[in-house]
Amino acid sequence: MKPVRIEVDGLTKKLGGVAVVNNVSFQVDAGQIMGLIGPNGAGKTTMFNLISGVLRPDAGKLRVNGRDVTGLPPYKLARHGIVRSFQLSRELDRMSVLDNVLLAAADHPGEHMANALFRPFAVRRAEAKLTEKAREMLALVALTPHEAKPAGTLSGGQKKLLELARALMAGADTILLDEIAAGVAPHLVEEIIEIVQKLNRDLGKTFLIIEHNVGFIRALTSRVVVMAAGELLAEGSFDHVSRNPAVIDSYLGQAA
Ligand SMILES: Nc1ncnc2c1ncn2[C@@H]1O[C@H](COP(=O)(O)OP(=O)(O)OP(=O)(O)O)[C@@H](O)[C@H]1O
Repeated sequence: MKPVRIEVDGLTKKLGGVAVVNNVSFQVDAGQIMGLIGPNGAGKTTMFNLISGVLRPDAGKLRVNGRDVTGLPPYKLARHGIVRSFQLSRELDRMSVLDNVLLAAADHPGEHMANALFRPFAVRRAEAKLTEKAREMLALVALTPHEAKPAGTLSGGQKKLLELARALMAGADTILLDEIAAGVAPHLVEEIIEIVQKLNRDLGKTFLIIEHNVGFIRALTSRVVVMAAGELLAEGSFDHVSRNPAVIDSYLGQAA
């Protein structure tokens, strides 16, 4: 049995007086690629916000590698290896692809003024190491040829790959991907699938993926959790849950 990476235990979150996540429990095993699916408004994004520390739950526990991390903010959860990939902000569009990855480093020595003033050589050495690491991350997502370009000039799909490189640079063991295939050209969706599979297979990265693209979920995930109206509706392989009448009614029926 693989160790449990993330344990969602009875998480509940009320927004505007309504329980948009209501007593939901599931586990993500280490090394798994798991999908989180369901109709619009099911509570998937809210669940991601709870797991990544953007929101604090009203009830329930979140455990990572068996440790209670309920209520910790995102930067502390990142130290436990949980990183949510974020859309690149507009302000970073003019910075190079490489600098965008560098900025995601969990600990950037150049930011410590005392270090920069009194230990410039140590800082430079540390920065050279970080740059080397950032280049490794770019190679993992096949963006090496684009490292000097302003991030804003990348295609939609390439920006998603850059988000992935930034999550890796931040020290992610487990990456939460929110609709990474949305609006991406089909050939790049294929490439994203291959890269996620490679990161999982070769580096043991764990993934939790929200995605409306059924083909993407079917190709990538070994298990899915289905949410509807804030509750957990079903859990299992995609093929298994896609035969569940309640899932067909609330979700897959919509797409058909
Ligand atoms: N800040 C908020 N205040 C009040 N209600 C909110 C807030 N944020 C989200 N909601 C509501 O919570 C419910 C769940 O929203 P959420 O975004 O988590 O769903 P989702 O499954 O991610 O949907 P989608 O697939 O459309 O992104 C929705 O009904 C939404 O309107």
